[in-house]
Amino acid sequence: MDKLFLRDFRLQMIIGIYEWERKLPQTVQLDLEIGLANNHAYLTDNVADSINYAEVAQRIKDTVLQKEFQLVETLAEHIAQLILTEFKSPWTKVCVTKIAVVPGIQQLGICIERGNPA
Ligand SMILES: Nc1nc2c(c(=O)[nH]1)N=C([C@H](O)[C@@H](O)CO)CN2
Repeated sequence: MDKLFLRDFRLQMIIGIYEWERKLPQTVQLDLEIGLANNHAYLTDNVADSINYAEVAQRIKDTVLQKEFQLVETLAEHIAQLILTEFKSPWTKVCVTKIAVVPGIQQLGICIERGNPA
């Protein structure tokens, strides 16, 4: 399956389980892989035969500004379902990374895969 990717996509958002995290936006890094249902785009050179990754990025920006999440798990699931349902991708991998939020750990977070990889 051909896959689009968005790497090191950084957003400011409210996320976290602690009181101090509910007050200040923090940087979250997203790394996404988006499976394509067909691979016609390389033949047609038409973005309509693919998924417009700029539209995906904008949709994710809009949704994280509207919602607040506690867990990286919940944010990752929300983004995965958005990619599967709204953009008709058959499979996606979503990694959510928090930067320097726990002393001594530069990056922590989660990677999930949803949909059918075949
Ligand atoms: N499994 C998880 N554990 C923790 C999360 C999380 O999202 N999933 N979050 C936190 C805090 O918000 C952390 O980012 C700051 O200490 C702790 N554990």
